[in-house]
Amino acid sequence: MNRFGIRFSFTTFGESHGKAIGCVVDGVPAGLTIDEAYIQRELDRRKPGQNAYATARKEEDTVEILSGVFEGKSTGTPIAMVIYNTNQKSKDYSNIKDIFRPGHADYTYWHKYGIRDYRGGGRSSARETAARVAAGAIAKLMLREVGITVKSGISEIAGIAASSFDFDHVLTSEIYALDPSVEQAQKDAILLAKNDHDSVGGVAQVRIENLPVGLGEPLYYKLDAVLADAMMGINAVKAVEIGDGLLGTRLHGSENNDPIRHSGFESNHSGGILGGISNGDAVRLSVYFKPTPSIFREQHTTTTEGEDVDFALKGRHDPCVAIRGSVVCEAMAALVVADMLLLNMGRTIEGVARYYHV
Ligand SMILES: Cc1cc2nc3c(=O)[nH]c(=O)nc-3n(C[C@H](O)[C@H](O)[C@H](O)COP(=O)(O)O)c2cc1C
Ligand SMILES: C=C(O[C@@H]1CC(C(=O)O)=C[C@@H](OP(=O)(O)O)[C@H]1O)C(=O)O
Repeated sequence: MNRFGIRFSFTTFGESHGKAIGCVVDGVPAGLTIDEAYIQRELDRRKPGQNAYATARKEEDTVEILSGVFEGKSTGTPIAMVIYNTNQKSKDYSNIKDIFRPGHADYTYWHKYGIRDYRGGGRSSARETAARVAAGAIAKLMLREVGITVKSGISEIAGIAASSFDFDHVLTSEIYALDPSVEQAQKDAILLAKNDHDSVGGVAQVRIENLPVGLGEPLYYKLDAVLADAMMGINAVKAVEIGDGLLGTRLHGSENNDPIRHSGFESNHSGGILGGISNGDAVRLSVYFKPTPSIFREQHTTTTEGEDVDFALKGRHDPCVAIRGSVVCEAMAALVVADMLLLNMGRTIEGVARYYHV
Protein backbone atom coordinates (compact mmCIF):
# COMPACT_ATOMS: atom_id res chain seq x y z
CA MET A 1 0.00 0.00 0.00
CA ASN A 2 1.17 3.54 -0.53
CA ARG A 3 2.77 5.24 2.42
CA PHE A 4 1.07 8.23 3.95
CA GLY A 5 2.39 11.38 2.29
CA ILE A 6 3.30 9.64 -0.97
CA ARG A 7 0.95 10.32 -3.87
CA PHE A 8 -2.67 11.12 -2.93
CA SER A 9 -3.31 9.70 0.55
CA PHE A 10 -5.28 10.50 3.67
CA THR A 11 -5.94 9.46 7.21
CA THR A 12 -8.69 10.33 9.67
CA PHE A 13 -8.81 11.01 13.39
CA GLY A 14 -11.32 11.45 16.18
CA GLU A 15 -14.15 9.63 17.89
CA SER A 16 -17.91 9.88 17.56
CA HIS A 17 -18.36 11.36 21.06
CA GLY A 18 -14.94 13.00 21.38
CA LYS A 19 -14.26 16.66 20.74
CA ALA A 20 -13.89 16.44 16.98
CA ILE A 21 -13.21 14.29 13.96
CA GLY A 22 -11.11 15.18 10.98
CA CYS A 23 -8.65 14.18 8.30
CA VAL A 24 -5.25 14.94 6.88
CA VAL A 25 -5.00 14.69 3.09
CA ASP A 26 -1.50 14.56 1.68
CA GLY A 27 -0.02 14.47 -1.81
CA VAL A 28 -2.55 16.96 -3.20
CA PRO A 29 -0.87 18.66 -6.18
CA ALA A 30 -0.09 22.33 -5.53
CA GLY A 31 -2.22 24.97 -7.21
CA LEU A 32 -5.56 23.13 -7.01
CA THR A 33 -8.43 25.53 -6.30
CA ILE A 34 -9.90 24.46 -2.96
CA ASP A 35 -13.56 25.36 -3.05
CA GLU A 36 -14.54 25.25 0.63
CA ALA A 37 -18.25 25.66 -0.16
CA TYR A 38 -18.05 22.54 -2.35
CA ILE A 39 -16.46 20.52 0.48
CA GLN A 40 -19.28 21.66 2.77
CA ARG A 41 -21.93 20.68 0.21
CA GLU A 42 -20.46 17.19 0.02
CA LEU A 43 -20.54 16.94 3.82
CA ASP A 44 -24.16 18.15 3.84
CA ARG A 45 -25.14 15.23 1.60
CA ARG A 46 -23.85 12.75 4.23
CA LYS A 47 -24.59 14.58 7.47
CA PRO A 48 -26.88 12.91 10.01
CA GLY A 49 -30.27 14.06 11.30
CA GLN A 50 -31.76 15.27 8.03
CA ASN A 51 -34.89 13.13 7.78
CA ALA A 52 -36.76 10.09 9.13
CA TYR A 53 -34.55 7.74 7.11
CA ALA A 54 -31.39 8.76 8.96
CA THR A 55 -30.18 8.79 12.55
CA ALA A 56 -31.78 11.50 14.70
CA ARG A 57 -28.37 12.74 15.84
CA LYS A 58 -28.19 16.28 14.53
CA GLU A 59 -24.75 17.50 13.50
CA GLU A 60 -24.08 20.42 11.17
CA ASP A 61 -20.71 18.91 10.17
CA THR A 62 -19.23 22.33 9.55
CA VAL A 63 -15.73 21.86 8.16
CA GLU A 64 -12.75 24.00 9.04
CA ILE A 65 -9.55 23.86 6.96
CA LEU A 66 -6.50 24.09 9.21
CA SER A 67 -3.59 23.84 6.80
CA GLY A 68 -2.32 23.28 3.28
CA VAL A 69 -4.40 25.99 1.59
CA PHE A 70 -3.21 29.53 0.86
CA GLU A 71 -5.30 32.16 -0.92
CA GLY A 72 -7.77 29.49 -1.99
CA LYS A 73 -5.19 27.14 -3.55
CA SER A 74 -3.49 23.98 -2.31
CA THR A 75 0.15 24.57 -1.44
CA GLY A 76 1.30 20.96 -1.89
CA THR A 77 1.55 20.48 1.89
CA PRO A 78 -0.85 18.35 3.97
CA ILE A 79 -4.43 19.64 4.08
CA ALA A 80 -5.85 19.13 7.56
CA MET A 81 -9.58 19.54 8.13
CA VAL A 82 -11.58 19.39 11.36
CA ILE A 83 -15.28 18.89 12.10
CA TYR A 84 -16.35 19.52 15.71
CA ASN A 85 -18.88 17.18 17.35
CA THR A 86 -21.76 19.12 18.88
CA ASN A 87 -24.60 16.70 19.61
CA GLN A 88 -23.10 13.66 21.34
CA LYS A 89 -25.56 12.89 24.21
CA SER A 90 -23.08 10.35 25.55
CA LYS A 91 -25.20 9.47 28.61
CA ASP A 92 -27.47 7.41 26.34
CA TYR A 93 -24.54 5.04 25.86
CA SER A 94 -23.81 4.35 29.54
CA ASN A 95 -25.79 1.09 29.30
CA ILE A 96 -23.41 -0.37 26.72
CA LYS A 97 -20.29 0.46 28.73
CA ASP A 98 -19.70 -3.18 29.66
CA ILE A 99 -21.85 -4.80 26.96
CA PHE A 100 -21.10 -5.79 23.39
CA ARG A 101 -23.71 -4.77 20.80
CA PRO A 102 -24.38 -7.69 18.44
CA GLY A 103 -23.26 -6.79 14.93
CA HIS A 104 -21.18 -3.76 15.98
CA ALA A 105 -17.44 -3.58 16.59
CA ASP A 106 -17.65 -3.47 20.43
CA TYR A 107 -16.58 -7.11 20.88
CA THR A 108 -13.57 -6.95 18.54
CA TYR A 109 -12.31 -3.53 19.71
CA TRP A 110 -12.49 -4.68 23.34
CA HIS A 111 -10.59 -7.90 22.66
CA LYS A 112 -8.03 -6.25 20.38
CA TYR A 113 -7.20 -3.17 22.49
CA GLY A 114 -8.37 -4.10 25.99
CA ILE A 115 -9.91 -0.62 26.23
CA ARG A 116 -12.86 0.79 24.35
CA ASP A 117 -14.54 4.16 23.94
CA TYR A 118 -18.10 2.90 24.34
CA ARG A 119 -19.65 6.34 23.70
CA GLY A 120 -21.21 5.69 20.30
CA GLY A 121 -18.51 3.18 19.46
CA GLY A 122 -15.68 5.75 19.41
CA ARG A 123 -13.68 5.43 16.22
CA SER A 124 -15.70 2.44 15.04
CA SER A 125 -18.76 4.68 14.67
CA ALA A 126 -19.43 5.71 11.10
CA ARG A 127 -19.32 9.28 12.35
CA GLU A 128 -15.71 8.90 11.17
CA THR A 129 -16.92 8.69 7.57
CA ALA A 130 -17.67 12.44 7.60
CA ALA A 131 -13.90 12.93 7.59
CA ARG A 132 -13.60 10.61 4.59
CA VAL A 133 -16.20 12.65 2.73
CA ALA A 134 -14.20 15.84 3.43
CA ALA A 135 -11.04 14.15 2.07
CA GLY A 136 -13.01 12.77 -0.88
CA ALA A 137 -14.24 16.26 -1.73
CA ILE A 138 -10.61 17.37 -2.21
CA ALA A 139 -10.08 14.36 -4.50
CA LYS A 140 -13.24 15.24 -6.41
CA LEU A 141 -12.01 18.81 -6.88
CA MET A 142 -8.86 17.38 -8.45
CA LEU A 143 -10.84 14.98 -10.66
CA ARG A 144 -13.09 17.86 -11.75
CA GLU A 145 -10.00 19.55 -13.27
CA VAL A 146 -9.56 16.59 -15.64
CA GLY A 147 -13.26 16.00 -16.30
CA ILE A 148 -13.69 12.79 -14.26
CA THR A 149 -16.99 12.49 -12.37
CA VAL A 150 -18.01 10.13 -9.56
CA LYS A 151 -21.70 9.62 -8.81
CA SER A 152 -23.67 7.30 -6.57
CA GLY A 153 -27.17 6.37 -5.54
CA ILE A 154 -29.24 3.66 -3.91
CA SER A 155 -30.43 0.84 -6.14
CA GLU A 156 -31.86 -1.53 -3.55
CA ILE A 157 -33.28 -1.37 -0.03
CA ALA A 158 -34.64 -4.31 1.94
CA GLY A 159 -34.62 -6.41 -1.25
CA ILE A 160 -36.67 -3.83 -3.20
CA ALA A 161 -34.57 -3.26 -6.31
CA ALA A 162 -34.46 -0.49 -8.91
CA SER A 163 -35.18 -1.63 -12.43
CA SER A 164 -33.22 1.26 -13.96
CA PHE A 165 -30.63 3.73 -12.72
CA ASP A 166 -31.12 7.48 -13.08
CA PHE A 167 -28.08 9.13 -11.52
CA ASP A 168 -29.58 12.60 -11.87
CA HIS A 169 -32.65 11.56 -9.89
CA VAL A 170 -30.56 11.19 -6.73
CA LEU A 171 -30.31 14.96 -6.58
CA THR A 172 -34.04 15.19 -5.91
CA SER A 173 -34.46 12.01 -3.91
CA GLU A 174 -34.69 12.10 -0.12
CA ILE A 175 -33.02 8.71 0.13
CA TYR A 176 -30.76 9.03 -2.94
CA ALA A 177 -32.94 6.44 -4.69
CA LEU A 178 -31.90 5.82 -8.30
CA ASP A 179 -35.32 4.67 -9.46
CA PRO A 180 -38.32 6.96 -8.80
CA SER A 181 -40.75 4.08 -9.44
CA VAL A 182 -39.57 2.13 -6.36
CA GLU A 183 -38.55 5.02 -4.11
CA GLN A 184 -41.79 5.10 -2.12
CA ALA A 185 -41.74 1.33 -1.56
CA GLN A 186 -38.13 1.59 -0.40
CA LYS A 187 -38.99 4.42 2.00
CA ASP A 188 -41.97 2.48 3.36
CA ALA A 189 -39.74 -0.57 3.98
CA ILE A 190 -37.32 1.54 6.01
CA LEU A 191 -40.06 3.08 8.17
CA LEU A 192 -41.75 -0.30 8.66
CA ALA A 193 -38.54 -1.79 10.01
CA LYS A 194 -37.80 1.31 12.09
CA ASN A 195 -41.24 1.23 13.74
CA ASP A 196 -40.60 -2.41 14.47
CA HIS A 197 -37.32 -1.45 16.26
CA ASP A 198 -35.38 -3.11 13.46
CA SER A 199 -33.23 -2.08 10.48
CA VAL A 200 -32.71 -2.92 6.79
CA GLY A 201 -29.78 -3.34 4.40
CA GLY A 202 -29.26 -1.89 0.95
CA VAL A 203 -27.13 -1.62 -2.15
CA ALA A 204 -25.42 1.48 -3.53
CA GLN A 205 -24.34 1.99 -7.13
CA VAL A 206 -21.19 3.97 -7.88
CA ARG A 207 -20.33 5.21 -11.36
CA ILE A 208 -17.01 6.79 -12.35
CA GLU A 209 -17.08 8.43 -15.77
CA ASN A 210 -14.55 9.85 -18.18
CA LEU A 211 -11.56 7.89 -16.85
CA PRO A 212 -8.61 7.60 -19.18
CA VAL A 213 -7.56 4.15 -20.42
CA GLY A 214 -4.68 2.79 -18.36
CA LEU A 215 -5.33 3.39 -14.64
CA GLY A 216 -4.33 0.35 -12.58
CA GLU A 217 -1.28 -1.83 -12.20
CA PRO A 218 -0.74 -5.42 -13.36
CA LEU A 219 -0.18 -7.16 -9.99
CA TYR A 220 -0.61 -5.05 -6.86
CA TYR A 221 -2.81 -1.99 -7.24
CA LYS A 222 -5.14 -3.38 -9.87
CA LEU A 223 -7.89 -0.78 -10.23
CA ASP A 224 -10.66 -3.24 -9.31
CA ALA A 225 -8.66 -4.48 -6.30
CA VAL A 226 -8.01 -1.02 -4.86
CA LEU A 227 -11.60 0.08 -5.42
CA ALA A 228 -12.88 -3.08 -3.72
CA ASP A 229 -10.46 -2.50 -0.82
CA ALA A 230 -11.70 1.07 -0.45
CA MET A 231 -15.38 0.03 -0.52
CA MET A 232 -14.92 -2.91 1.86
CA GLY A 233 -13.20 -0.52 4.27
CA ILE A 234 -16.45 1.41 4.73
CA ASN A 235 -18.47 0.53 7.85
CA ALA A 236 -21.15 -2.10 7.23
CA VAL A 237 -20.08 -2.91 3.65
CA LYS A 238 -20.10 -6.68 3.20
CA ALA A 239 -19.62 -7.17 -0.57
CA VAL A 240 -18.53 -5.29 -3.67
CA GLU A 241 -19.29 -6.16 -7.27
CA ILE A 242 -17.46 -4.77 -10.31
CA GLY A 243 -19.66 -4.33 -13.39
CA ASP A 244 -21.89 -7.37 -13.91
CA GLY A 245 -19.50 -9.52 -11.87
CA LEU A 246 -22.09 -11.74 -10.15
CA LEU A 247 -24.38 -12.08 -13.14
CA GLY A 248 -21.36 -12.85 -15.31
CA THR A 249 -20.65 -16.04 -13.37
CA ARG A 250 -23.95 -17.40 -14.73
CA LEU A 251 -23.39 -16.30 -18.37
CA HIS A 252 -21.49 -17.77 -21.29
CA GLY A 253 -18.35 -16.00 -22.44
CA SER A 254 -20.20 -15.07 -25.62
CA GLU A 255 -22.74 -13.18 -23.51
CA ASN A 256 -20.37 -11.71 -20.95
CA ASN A 257 -17.63 -10.35 -23.26
CA ASP A 258 -17.86 -6.72 -24.31
CA PRO A 259 -17.35 -6.72 -28.12
CA ILE A 260 -14.84 -4.13 -29.33
CA ARG A 261 -15.08 -1.70 -32.24
CA HIS A 262 -12.64 1.05 -33.18
CA SER A 263 -15.23 3.50 -31.82
CA GLY A 264 -15.30 1.73 -28.44
CA PHE A 265 -16.82 -1.17 -26.50
CA GLU A 266 -20.29 -2.30 -27.56
CA SER A 267 -21.35 -3.15 -23.98
CA ASN A 268 -19.96 -2.71 -20.49
CA HIS A 269 -20.34 -5.95 -18.52
CA SER A 270 -16.74 -5.57 -17.35
CA GLY A 271 -17.53 -2.42 -15.41
CA GLY A 272 -14.83 -0.49 -17.27
CA ILE A 273 -11.87 -2.54 -16.01
CA LEU A 274 -9.90 -5.24 -17.89
CA GLY A 275 -6.81 -6.88 -16.42
CA GLY A 276 -7.02 -4.51 -13.45
CA ILE A 277 -6.65 -1.53 -15.82
CA SER A 278 -9.34 1.01 -16.77
CA ASN A 279 -10.54 0.59 -20.37
CA GLY A 280 -12.03 4.07 -20.73
CA ASP A 281 -15.66 3.01 -20.21
CA ALA A 282 -17.61 3.94 -17.08
CA VAL A 283 -16.39 2.12 -13.98
CA ARG A 284 -19.43 0.61 -12.29
CA LEU A 285 -19.54 -0.72 -8.73
CA SER A 286 -22.33 -2.22 -6.64
CA VAL A 287 -21.68 -1.88 -2.91
CA TYR A 288 -23.65 -4.06 -0.47
CA PHE A 289 -24.46 -2.73 3.02
CA LYS A 290 -25.72 -4.91 5.86
CA PRO A 291 -28.64 -3.78 8.05
CA THR A 292 -27.70 -1.39 10.87
CA PRO A 293 -26.47 -3.44 13.83
CA SER A 294 -27.76 -1.09 16.57
CA ILE A 295 -31.45 -1.92 16.87
CA PHE A 296 -33.80 -1.31 19.77
CA ARG A 297 -34.97 -4.91 20.16
CA GLU A 298 -33.98 -7.10 23.05
CA GLN A 299 -31.00 -9.27 22.02
CA HIS A 300 -28.69 -11.84 23.54
CA THR A 301 -25.22 -10.66 24.42
CA THR A 302 -22.52 -11.01 27.02
CA THR A 303 -20.73 -8.51 29.27
CA THR A 304 -17.01 -7.76 29.52
CA GLU A 305 -17.12 -9.87 32.71
CA GLY A 306 -18.54 -12.84 30.79
CA GLU A 307 -22.11 -12.67 32.11
CA ASP A 308 -24.80 -13.55 29.53
CA VAL A 309 -27.56 -10.93 29.45
CA ASP A 310 -30.54 -9.83 27.34
CA PHE A 311 -30.67 -6.12 26.68
CA ALA A 312 -32.19 -3.45 24.44
CA LEU A 313 -30.00 -0.47 23.64
CA LYS A 314 -30.67 3.25 23.38
CA GLY A 315 -29.06 5.94 21.28
CA ARG A 316 -29.79 7.38 17.83
CA HIS A 317 -29.21 5.18 14.82
CA ASP A 318 -29.74 5.00 11.06
CA PRO A 319 -32.50 2.55 10.12
CA CYS A 320 -30.66 1.95 6.79
CA VAL A 321 -26.98 2.88 6.62
CA ALA A 322 -26.69 2.36 2.84
CA ILE A 323 -28.32 5.72 2.16
CA ARG A 324 -25.70 7.96 3.75
CA GLY A 325 -23.13 5.23 3.08
CA SER A 326 -23.51 5.78 -0.66
CA VAL A 327 -22.01 9.26 -0.28
CA VAL A 328 -19.05 7.69 1.50
CA CYS A 329 -18.61 5.21 -1.39
CA GLU A 330 -18.37 8.15 -3.78
CA ALA A 331 -15.73 9.84 -1.62
CA MET A 332 -13.66 6.66 -1.32
CA ALA A 333 -13.87 6.01 -5.07
CA ALA A 334 -12.71 9.58 -5.79
CA LEU A 335 -9.78 9.16 -3.38
CA VAL A 336 -8.71 5.94 -5.13
CA VAL A 337 -8.96 7.46 -8.61
CA ALA A 338 -7.03 10.60 -7.59
CA ASP A 339 -4.26 8.39 -6.22
CA MET A 340 -4.23 6.15 -9.31
CA LEU A 341 -4.01 9.19 -11.60
CA LEU A 342 -0.88 10.41 -9.82
CA LEU A 343 0.62 6.91 -9.86
CA ASN A 344 -0.07 6.54 -13.56
CA MET A 345 1.69 9.75 -14.59
CA GLY A 346 5.07 8.06 -14.39
CA ARG A 347 4.17 4.75 -16.01
CA THR A 348 5.40 5.44 -19.57
CA ILE A 349 8.46 7.36 -20.72
CA GLU A 350 6.12 9.54 -22.80
CA GLY A 351 4.22 10.41 -19.63
CA VAL A 352 7.43 11.40 -17.86
CA ALA A 353 8.67 13.40 -20.87
CA ARG A 354 5.32 15.17 -21.14
CA TYR A 355 5.56 16.15 -17.49
CA TYR A 356 9.00 17.67 -17.98
CA HIS A 357 7.96 19.31 -21.30
CA VAL A 358 10.74 17.47 -23.20
C1 LIG B 1 -23.04 6.22 6.94
C2 LIG B 1 -23.13 5.11 7.93
C3 LIG B 1 -23.94 5.26 9.04
C4 LIG B 1 -24.03 4.25 9.99
N1 LIG B 1 -24.87 4.42 11.06
C5 LIG B 1 -24.95 3.45 11.99
C6 LIG B 1 -25.80 3.60 13.12
O1 LIG B 1 -26.49 4.61 13.27
N2 LIG B 1 -25.81 2.62 14.05
C7 LIG B 1 -25.07 1.48 13.92
O2 LIG B 1 -25.12 0.61 14.76
N3 LIG B 1 -24.28 1.29 12.84
C8 LIG B 1 -24.19 2.25 11.88
N4 LIG B 1 -23.36 2.07 10.82
C9 LIG B 1 -22.64 0.80 10.69
C10 LIG B 1 -21.57 0.59 11.77
O3 LIG B 1 -20.68 1.68 11.84
C11 LIG B 1 -20.81 -0.71 11.47
O4 LIG B 1 -21.71 -1.75 11.24
C12 LIG B 1 -19.88 -1.06 12.62
O5 LIG B 1 -18.78 -0.15 12.65
C13 LIG B 1 -19.32 -2.48 12.53
O6 LIG B 1 -18.54 -2.63 11.38
P1 LIG B 1 -18.89 -3.69 10.22
O7 LIG B 1 -20.37 -3.70 10.06
O8 LIG B 1 -18.18 -3.16 9.02
O9 LIG B 1 -18.38 -5.02 10.68
C14 LIG B 1 -23.27 3.06 9.85
C15 LIG B 1 -22.46 2.91 8.70
C16 LIG B 1 -22.39 3.91 7.75
C17 LIG B 1 -21.54 3.73 6.54
C1 LIG C 1 -23.23 10.41 13.98
C2 LIG C 1 -23.27 9.78 12.82
O1 LIG C 1 -23.76 8.53 12.61
C3 LIG C 1 -23.68 7.62 13.65
C4 LIG C 1 -23.10 6.32 13.15
C5 LIG C 1 -23.17 5.27 14.18
C6 LIG C 1 -22.38 4.04 14.00
O2 LIG C 1 -22.38 3.21 14.95
O3 LIG C 1 -21.78 3.82 12.94
C7 LIG C 1 -23.99 5.41 15.28
C8 LIG C 1 -24.77 6.64 15.54
O4 LIG C 1 -24.08 7.59 16.31
P1 LIG C 1 -23.30 7.36 17.64
O5 LIG C 1 -21.87 7.22 17.23
O6 LIG C 1 -23.58 8.61 18.41
O7 LIG C 1 -23.87 6.13 18.25
C9 LIG C 1 -25.04 7.37 14.27
O8 LIG C 1 -25.72 8.55 14.57
C10 LIG C 1 -22.77 10.41 11.60
O9 LIG C 1 -22.79 9.70 10.59
O10 LIG C 1 -22.32 11.56 11.62
